[in-house]
Amino acid sequence: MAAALCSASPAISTAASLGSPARRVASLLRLRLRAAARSYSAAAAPRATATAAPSWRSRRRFAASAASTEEDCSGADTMIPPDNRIPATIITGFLGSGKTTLLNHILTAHHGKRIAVIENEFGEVDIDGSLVAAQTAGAEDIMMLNNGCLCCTVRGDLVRMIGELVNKKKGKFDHIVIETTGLANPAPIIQTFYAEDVVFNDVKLDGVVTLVDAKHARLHLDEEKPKGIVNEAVQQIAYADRIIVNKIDLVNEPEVSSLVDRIRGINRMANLKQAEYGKVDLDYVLGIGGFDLERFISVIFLGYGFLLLTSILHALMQADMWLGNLLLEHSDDIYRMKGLLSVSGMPQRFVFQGVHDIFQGSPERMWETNEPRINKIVFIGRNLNREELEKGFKDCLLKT
Ligand SMILES: Nc1nc2c(ncn2[C@@H]2O[C@H](COP(=O)(O)OP(=O)(O)OP(=O)(O)O)[C@@H](O)[C@H]2O)c(=O)[nH]1
Repeated sequence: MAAALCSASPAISTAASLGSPARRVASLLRLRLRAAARSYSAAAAPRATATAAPSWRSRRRFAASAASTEEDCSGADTMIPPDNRIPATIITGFLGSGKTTLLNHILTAHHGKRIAVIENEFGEVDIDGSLVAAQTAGAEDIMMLNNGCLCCTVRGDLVRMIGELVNKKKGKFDHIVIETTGLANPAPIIQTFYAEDVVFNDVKLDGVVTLVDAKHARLHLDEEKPKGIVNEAVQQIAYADRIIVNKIDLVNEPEVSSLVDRIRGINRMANLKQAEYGKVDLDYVLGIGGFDLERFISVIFLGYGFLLLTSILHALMQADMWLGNLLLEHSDDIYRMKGLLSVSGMPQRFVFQGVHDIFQGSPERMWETNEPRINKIVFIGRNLNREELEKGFKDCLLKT
């Protein structure tokens, strides 16, 4: 790890040498290399600025704001601190797909976890909140986000609420569950976990669970939206780590399997289960652990990007550049990105994930002695160019 951390230093000094313009643009893309006793924070230019400043873009995409010294690289304290942050699960899914039903299942089951709930209700009346509150004594706390979809203004409320939970109730709950409104594109709420320090420092996104209504989903997935408007039902599936095709009691087997095919065309990397009334094992939805990349190994996406390459990356700066460029140019189209990297000089696996322009990564566990050192990156999005992605990534590999 020491060498890998050193590799971040040139990026930092290059950014510093660019002076204030480079620093000013540091806002959208955030790279965090969590390591012992320090963290690096890097950022790339917002899209508009970048487009207007090609000369800057061609020189440097990342500006890193944390200091690093040779001493940092001495390897004196190279253990990664345990990640004690509170896990959070996002439950999403279209209107009526069974989110509250699943939430009640979670809250009333015997798992020994103390759960704080954040409900996002569209409109004035917090119907879901009362449904949950009425049915359960299991929730440690129920908080309501009543202002509509989880974007812009409500995201600020969410940050405040999580901050309050952490400040006032830390130690009194073990897990946070957030139920989004059925009309929400979950991207802004997912981004909150990486973009907001108040949240990132104490809470980690454990996973996104998407409920799909076996009877009505097709209707919503097929819905044509005006240009520039996202189809929320598609997005909710695209962002999922776990998918629950719910209400299978209302349809026949061929209908379920054709829906599953449809879902697989949108997101092939999420685990999928069928259920009635959201009844799934709780370890399917809680304690997902985010970076479960082993399961991607046999994935090939049609129309979506997928990479599996066996080699070692140059120390990370080159990959920083590539990912920075990629997100500057394609962040609208990259819904989700997850990766496991084998970096030259770094004895740990480096894992990362991204949601549009937000990117977060850190060294994880050590590579095992006989473990093949592979690189895997999965992209979920639209209009992704496999050849371009593969070439960009291959250029970051050590030439042996
Ligand atoms: N038949 C059947 N009904 C279900 C199932 N799961 C949930 N329901 C019912 O479907 C209705 C909607 O379920 P909710 O859990 O409120 O769905 P939701 O996604 O929270 O709904 P919104 O908050 O409106 O987005 C309720 O009447 C549930 O009892 C199921 O598997 N089968």
